[in-house]
Amino acid sequence: MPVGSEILTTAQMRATESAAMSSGRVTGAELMERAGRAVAGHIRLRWPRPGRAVVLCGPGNNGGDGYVIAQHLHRAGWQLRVLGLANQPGPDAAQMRQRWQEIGPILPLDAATFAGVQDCDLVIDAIFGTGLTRAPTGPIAALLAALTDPSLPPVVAVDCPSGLCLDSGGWPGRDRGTATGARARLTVAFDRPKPGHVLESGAFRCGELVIADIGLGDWHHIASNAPQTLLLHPAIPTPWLPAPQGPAFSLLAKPADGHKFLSGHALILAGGPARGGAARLSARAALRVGAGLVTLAPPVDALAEHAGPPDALMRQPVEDASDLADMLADSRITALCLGPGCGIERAAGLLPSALACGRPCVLDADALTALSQRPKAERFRDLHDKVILTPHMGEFARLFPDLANRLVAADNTGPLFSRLDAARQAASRARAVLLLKGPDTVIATPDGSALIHTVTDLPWLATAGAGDVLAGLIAGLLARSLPPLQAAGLAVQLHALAARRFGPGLTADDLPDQIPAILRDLLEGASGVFERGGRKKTGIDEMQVKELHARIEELAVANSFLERKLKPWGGK
Ligand SMILES: NC(=O)C1=CN([C@@H]2O[C@H](COP(=O)(O)OP(=O)(O)OC[C@H]3O[C@@H](n4cnc5c(N)ncnc54)[C@H](O)[C@@H]3O)[C@@H](O)[C@H]2O)[C@@H](O)CC1
Ligand SMILES: [K+]
Repeated sequence: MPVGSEILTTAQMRATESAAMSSGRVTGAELMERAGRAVAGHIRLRWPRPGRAVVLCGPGNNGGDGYVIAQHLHRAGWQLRVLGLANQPGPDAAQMRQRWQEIGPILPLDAATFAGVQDCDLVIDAIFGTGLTRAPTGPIAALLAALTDPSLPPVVAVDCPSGLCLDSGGWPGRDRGTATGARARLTVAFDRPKPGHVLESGAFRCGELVIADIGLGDWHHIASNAPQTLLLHPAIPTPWLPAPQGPAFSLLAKPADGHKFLSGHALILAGGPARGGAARLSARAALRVGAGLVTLAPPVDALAEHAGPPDALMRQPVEDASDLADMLADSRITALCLGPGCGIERAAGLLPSALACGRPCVLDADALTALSQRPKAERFRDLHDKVILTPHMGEFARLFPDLANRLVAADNTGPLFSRLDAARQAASRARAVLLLKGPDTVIATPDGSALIHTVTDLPWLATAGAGDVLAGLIAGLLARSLPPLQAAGLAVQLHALAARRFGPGLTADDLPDQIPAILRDLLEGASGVFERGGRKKTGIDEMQVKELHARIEELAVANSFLERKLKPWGGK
C-alpha cells in the first residue's frame, strides 16, 4: 500500500478512543484535556496576541473540549465569553464545565445570546463533533444557522464545523450538494482526518484542516481490520510515494539502461474521423508519464488525422474487436485505455476483447456509457480487478443509479451515505477499481481499500479534456506495471499538480507537458523524504504518518501567516 495519511470513520475513531480508555493507560478526561490544549495551542500559534473569544459549547464531549479551550485561552490572557447548555453532559465534559465555572460564567447557548457577543476576535465552535447523529433542530439549529454568516469573526471549529456529518461531508437535514452549513477558518481535528473533512462540502467548510495528535497511536490497530482509507494530500505528494525499493519509485526513476519495453506499452484506442483529440490527449499523457511505448489505435479511416505530432506516438489501425484481439496477442502491450473520444458504439464493440485479455485497462468516457447500456444483469460480467473505471458523477449515476440516488437523498439521520461508501460499493459490485471523479476524488478497490484526493483550489482543472489526460496518465502508469490503486492515486495527484503548476488559463493540452518537471521534483523530494534517519522504509510507517501530520500543520501555519492579525481590542 502507498504511504499516506490514514482516514478513520467516526465509528473507527470511537473504537480507538474506547480501546485507549479501557486500557487504563489514559482516561477520557485526559484525552479531552489533550484535545482542548491542542486547539488552544493552534489558536495561539495563529493569533499570538490575546484577544476576545466566544466559545460555543455543545451538549457532549465536543462541548467538553470547548470548556478546556476556554481555560487555556483564559490562562494565556484572552477574554472569554462561554456559551453552554444547562443539561448534564457526560462525566468528562461535566468536569471540564465545572472547572470553567470556577473561572467564569456560562451564558445560554442560543442565537440571541450569540448575537449579543459577536463583537469579538474569534468564535470557537465546540457544539457538535463526531457525535452528531441527526439534523439539529430548535434553538441549536438557529445558532448553527448564525454560524453560516460569512461576516462573522474568524471561526475555529473543534473537530469540525458543527452540524457536519464527519462520515460523509454532508449535512443531516439539508439538501446534499449545497455548501450551506457552518463554516470555519480553521478546523482542528484529532488523531486522524475523517471522511467528512475531505468529502463534499466538508472540504470547503472546514477551512484549514489541522490534525492534532492526542496520543492514540498505540491503539490504531483497533481500526486495522476494516479496509483502509488513505488521504492523498494534494500539497504534500511525496509521503505517498512508495519506498525507494518499491516498484513505483523505481518506475519514476527510470533505470539508465532500461529497455523501452521494460517501461511498458500502452494501447490507447481512438475513435472514428473527427473525434481523435480526446484519445490523443490520453496518449500524450501516457507518453509523458513514462510509458516506454504508446500506440494510438483508431479505425483505419481516421488514421490520417493522427499523422501530426507527437512523433513518439505510434499509430496502428484497429477496426473491430477481432483486430484488437489480434493486436493483443502481442504480450508486450501492458495496458489499455478505452473510451476517450471512442464513440459509444465502437467502445461497446471493443469492450469484450479489451477485457478478455485480462490486462490492466482504463475504462473512461464512452466506454463507461457503453457499459451502462449493457443489460443490468450482465453489465459487469467480464470486468476484473485490473480494470479501472473512471466515472464523473453523471457517468456514475448511469452505471450505479441506486448508489447515486442515495448520494443525493436528503436524510435527517446520520451518518449520511458518503462518496466513499458509494465508491466502495460500486467497486465491489463491478469487481473493478472505481475512481469517482470530482474535487473530492475517491478511488476504491473491490476489497474496500480506498484513497481520497481532494482539491478545493483548482477550479480551472474542470476543463474539457482534463478527464482524457487523467485516463492517459493512469494507463501510462499501469503500462509501467504500477498496481491499479497506486496507478490511479499517483495519476490523480500528478494531474492536480500539473494543473496547479500551470495555473489559470489551463487547457487540457497543457497538462501532459507539466508532467516531466513534476516528476523531477517528486524524485528529488521523494529521495529526501526517504533518506532521513534510516527509518523503516516500507508500508504504513508511523513515523511517516506523523511526519505528514507535522507537515500538514507546518503548511497550515505557513498558509495562515497573513491571517494572524487580530482586530483591535475594541476598548474592553
Ligand atoms: N471520546 C473521547 O475520548 C474524546 C472525544 N473528543 C471530543 O468529543 C467529540 C465527540 O463527543 P460526543 O460523542 O459526546 O458527541 P458530540 O459532542 O459531537 O455531540 C454531543 C451529543 O449531542 C447529541 N446529539 C447528536 N446529534 C444531536 C442533535 N442533532 N441535536 C441535539 N443533540 C444531538 C449526541 O447524543 C451527542 O452525545 C469529538 O468530536 C471530540 O471533539 C475529544 O475530547 C477527544 C477525546
Ligand atoms: K464543532
